[in-house]
Amino acid sequence: MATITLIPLLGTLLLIYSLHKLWTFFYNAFLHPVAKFPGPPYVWTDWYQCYNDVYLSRNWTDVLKELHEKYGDVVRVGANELHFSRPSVYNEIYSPSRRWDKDATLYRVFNQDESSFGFPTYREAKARKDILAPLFSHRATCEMQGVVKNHLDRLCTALRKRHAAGQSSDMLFALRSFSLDCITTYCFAQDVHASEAEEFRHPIVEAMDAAVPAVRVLQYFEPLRKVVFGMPPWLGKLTDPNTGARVALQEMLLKQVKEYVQNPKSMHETSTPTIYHRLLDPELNRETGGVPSLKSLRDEALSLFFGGAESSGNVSMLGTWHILQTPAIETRLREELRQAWSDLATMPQLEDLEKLPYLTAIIKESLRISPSVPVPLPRVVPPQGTTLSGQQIPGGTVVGMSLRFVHESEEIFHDAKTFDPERWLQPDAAAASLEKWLVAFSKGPRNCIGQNLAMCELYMAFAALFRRFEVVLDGTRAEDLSWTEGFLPFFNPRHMRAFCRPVEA
Ligand code: HEM
Repeated sequence: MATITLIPLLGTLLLIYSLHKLWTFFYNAFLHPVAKFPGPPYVWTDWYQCYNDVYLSRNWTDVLKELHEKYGDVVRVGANELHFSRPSVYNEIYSPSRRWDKDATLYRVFNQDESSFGFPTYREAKARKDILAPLFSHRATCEMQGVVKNHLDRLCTALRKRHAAGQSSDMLFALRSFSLDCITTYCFAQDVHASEAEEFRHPIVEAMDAAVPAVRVLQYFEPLRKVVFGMPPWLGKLTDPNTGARVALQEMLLKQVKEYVQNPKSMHETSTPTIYHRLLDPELNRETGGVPSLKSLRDEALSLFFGGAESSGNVSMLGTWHILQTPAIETRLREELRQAWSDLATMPQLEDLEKLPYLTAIIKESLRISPSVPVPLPRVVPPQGTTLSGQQIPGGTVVGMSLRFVHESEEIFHDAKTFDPERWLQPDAAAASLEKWLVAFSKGPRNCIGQNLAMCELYMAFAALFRRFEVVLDGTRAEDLSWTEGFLPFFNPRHMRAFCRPVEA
């Protein structure tokens, strides 16, 4: 009896679902407000990006480049999404005066939706970033530079030990270990000793690396994402060995949050300030209705952790590779460093390194040539609509632009594929006008909160590598540096390897 009534019911449901889908396709293809924009066939199914990304395993930004060549400056890349190619549009979408929301379809993948990174709305993110900002100001970074220096010394000791044992080092994991140590101490006053791990393969460094490709898949399959994030830790560990380290990391951060919430006085036992000194201060949170919830504190910890643990390492690794390709660049950098840092035992202060023009140019060029966050950062146009690239864009449209369209633009950066620090050393006006096209930290109200810390790490890492060591590649070839897109780049597992021979004086 039950089977007899169930079959027509299921049939009816299937029919309703199919009709709904057909109507959606018809609407997207012909009636949707962005249907008038050019784009590839079947883009209105909303599976076009997923097909290229997951099924064909192509970098989405490479596909975007081809689409713009074929369809022009503004291309429909999803049922409700447009991508732009004119570099000037980057500074419009991510302008300080535009307070557009982030599109949750991408950002929910990270499961940090109540954090400065994950809050979709400008209002919530601004309130949170205002509380945290003084911790990440240039001044605060200068005051905390001792933390960064200590971790750098530890990294250098590890590199020296490996060299003494006749071993080269995995430079990507070495430099990421340094970033990881910096972020855990800077934000949480905790030390995970990543750069002391065997072969720089600290479980958290490996787990984070392994997590990057997953973003590629999970962003398209919401139910799968829910299953993955809803799994009890023991099951997660069974399905993916790297989950163990991720879970341990989350537990470490959550334990600290809980301890501070239960006993706020214990916060003052740390030797350096943590994010919780501000996040749990009722006075600072008065306008937001009180201190953040436990979930929000956990999300914030994860967002700062993931934001800070990899990117600087990626940039310094790639910059080092490029410096080593051109002896004239390396020699000039070494000369500048030797002059500014004559006594090898005493590293200059950050403020002195920042005054070195060639080192600064090297860092800017490394940021330009690195993928940073390569994917377009999706924003939602407010209901009243807007004008971009000379076209009227309807309210509610998701718009975005990959920074590759700026950093690789020949109009702006002559011979853009070449690593050329010289381009940042032109007379003042020309250099200043180039500066606005350096968008590695993005722009506008949702730009990177950690950029001063990142710059501090970069100044110190480049200075130490090229003043304290002679760096010689161990068989690494250009193709070993290839990467694919998650949200962050995922590098070819061969990684860059180098011998770091300590210099005497
Ligand atoms: C060279 C190193 C770094 C690069 C290239 C970089 C790049 C970026 C970019 C492009 C964004 C915008 C993302 C978006 O719109 O979705 C961003 C946001 C963010 N970054 Fe960084 N970042 C770096 C280092 C750091 C560090 C050290 C921290 C930690 C203190 C950090 C924390 C964050 C956070 C929390 C956000 C979200 C801001 C918001 O949505 O309003 N980043 N970063």
